[in-house]
Amino acid sequence: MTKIVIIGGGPAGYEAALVAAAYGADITLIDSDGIGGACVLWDCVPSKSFIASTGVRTDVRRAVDLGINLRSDDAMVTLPQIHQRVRDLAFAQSADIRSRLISEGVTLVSGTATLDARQVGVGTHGVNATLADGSTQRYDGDVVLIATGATPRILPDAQPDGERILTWRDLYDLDELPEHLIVVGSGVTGAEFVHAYTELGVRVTLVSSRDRVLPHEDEDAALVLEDALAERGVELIKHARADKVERHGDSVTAHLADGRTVTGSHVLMTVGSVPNTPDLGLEQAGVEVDRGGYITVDRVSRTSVPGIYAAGDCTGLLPLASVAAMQGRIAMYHSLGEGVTPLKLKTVASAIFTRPEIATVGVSQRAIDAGEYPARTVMLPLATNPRAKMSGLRRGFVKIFCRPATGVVIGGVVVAPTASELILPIALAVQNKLTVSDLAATFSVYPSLSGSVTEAARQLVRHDDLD
Ligand SMILES: Cc1cc2nc3c(=O)[nH]c(=O)nc-3n(C[C@H](O)[C@H](O)[C@H](O)COP(=O)(O)OP(=O)(O)OC[C@H]3O[C@@H](n4cnc5c(N)ncnc54)[C@H](O)[C@@H]3O)c2cc1C
Ligand SMILES: NC(=O)c1ccc[n+]([C@@H]2O[C@H](COP(=O)([O-])OP(=O)(O)OC[C@H]3O[C@@H](n4cnc5c(N)ncnc54)[C@H](O)[C@@H]3O)[C@@H](O)[C@H]2O)c1
Repeated sequence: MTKIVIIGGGPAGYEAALVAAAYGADITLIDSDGIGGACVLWDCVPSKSFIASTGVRTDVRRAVDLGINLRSDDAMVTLPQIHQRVRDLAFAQSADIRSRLISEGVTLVSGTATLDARQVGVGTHGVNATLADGSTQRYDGDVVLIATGATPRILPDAQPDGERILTWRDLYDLDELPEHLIVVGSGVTGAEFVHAYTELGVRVTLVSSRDRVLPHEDEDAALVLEDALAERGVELIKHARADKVERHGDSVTAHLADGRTVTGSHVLMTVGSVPNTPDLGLEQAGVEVDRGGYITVDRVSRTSVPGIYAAGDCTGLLPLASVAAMQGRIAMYHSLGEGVTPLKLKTVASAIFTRPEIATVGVSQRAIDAGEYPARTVMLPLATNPRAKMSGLRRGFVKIFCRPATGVVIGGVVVAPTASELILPIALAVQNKLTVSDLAATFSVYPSLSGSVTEAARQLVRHDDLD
C-alpha cells in the first residue's frame, strides 16, 4: 500500500487526500490551522459569505429602479450577526470536510510539519510534525505532498494591529463598521472588499499602485467595475504605492511613495500573499523554490525531488481554490501511477465577486491584442438583452474569442450580476474545443442573460463555419 503524507489541509491537500483514499492509499494529512485550510477558514469562504450579506443591500439599493421603494439607509447592518454567520459557515464547512476525510480513512494530525532531510531509504521521505502539546512525531511516506498555502503579505512599515491596520483575515473581528476604510492594493482581494464595504454604506478610498482597479484583469471589465464603484462614491487614488501606514489613536494614515497621504479610520492591506514555505526545510531536502519562495513544480505537480509533490498557493501557479484542488488531485494520480492529464491553465474559469461580477476563462483579450493568439472577438453589451432590461441592469457584457479559421472557442469574459454562473457555457466550450457554431446552435432560455452567450456566439459565426 502506498504511504502518502500530505502537509496542509486546504483544497490542495484535502482534495488530494480524497482522491488517494479512493485508490486505497494509506494517507496521513498534517495541518496546523484547521481542515479546509485558509481557503475555508480565512480567505475564500468567509469573503464570499460576507459578500453574500452585502449583496442583500445591493438588491435593496436597486429595488427603487423596479418600483419598490425600500430605503437602503433603513436596512440596518447588524455587523456582529454578519460576522457570526461568516464564522459559523466557515467552521461548519471545515467540520464537513473533516468528517468526510475521517470517513474515507484518512489519518488527520493537528500539527506543524517540516521535511526531514534524513532519507530513510530509497524513495522514502520523512516528515516531522510538532503537535499542539509540543511533542514531535515522525511520519514516513513513499510520497509527500506539500500543500501549505500562503499568508497575507505584510509591508514592513504597515504592521497589522488587528484593530485599525488590518489584513483581510482580521475583518471578521471588528465590532463596528469602519467610518472611512482605506484599502491598499487594487487586485482581486482589494476590489472584492471595496465593493463589499461600499455596499454596507462605508466610505471607501482605494489606493491603487496602477492606473486602474484590477490591473491584471480584462480592461473593459475593470472599467465597468471602476465606473460602478465611482457611482457608489469610492475614491480611487491611482499610481499610488503605500510605503507606510501609521496609527494615531482612532485614525490611520497611509503614506504614499510620492509624498501624498490618505487618512481614514481603518486601513485594509490587500497587497498580495507570500507562500508558506520558509520553515518547511525545503532547502535541506533539496526541493527547489523560485525567488519568491514558491515551490517549482511541473504540470503534474512534481517538485525537483522524486516522490515529493507540491500543489496550491505554495506553488504560485494560479492562486485559486479550484486550481489548488486540481493540482492536488493530479499529484495523487501521478504518484499512484494512474492516468493523468497535466494541468492546463488555459481552461481555468474564475470570477471576481463584485457587483457586477467579472468572470473569465481561457485566453485573455490582452494576449489576443498582443498578437500571442490570432482570434476573432465579439463584445456584446448586456444592454441589448431583454432579461437585463426587465431586471433594470445597466452594466455588463459578454465577450467571446474564437480561432479565426475554425471558430473554436478559446476564451471569454462575462460581466454581469451572476457572471460566476454565466461563464460555465463558455468554459465548457473552451474545455471541449466547441465552436461558436456549437454555442450558437444551443437553445438558451428566453428571456435569459445566458441568451447573450448564444447571441455573442451567433455574431462570431461566419458563413464558412457553417459549411
Ligand atoms: C480574500 C481571498 C478570497 C479568495 N476567494 C477565492 C474565490 O472566491 N475562489 C477561488 O477559487 N479562490 C479564492 N481565493 C484563493 C484561494 O483561497 C486559494 O487559492 C486557496 O486557499 C489555496 O488552497 P491551498 O490548499 O493551496 O492552501 P490553503 O487554503 O492556504 O491551505 C493550506 C493549509 O496548510 C496549513 N499549513 C501551512 N504550513 C503548514 C505546515 N508547516 N504544517 C502543517 N500545515 C501547514 C495552513 O495552515 C492551511 O491550513 C481567495 C483568496 C483570498 C486571499
Ligand atoms: N474571487 C476569487 O477567485 C479571488 C478573490 C481573491 C483572491 N483571489 C486569488 O488571489 C490572487 C491574489 O489576489 P490579491 O488581490 O490578494 O493579490 P494581488 O497580488 O493580485 O494584488 C495585490 C495588488 O496590490 C498592489 N500593491 C502591492 N504593494 C502595494 C503597495 N505598497 N501600495 C499599493 N498597492 C500595492 C499590487 O500592485 C497588486 O495590484 C488572485 O490573483 C486570485 O487568484 C481570488
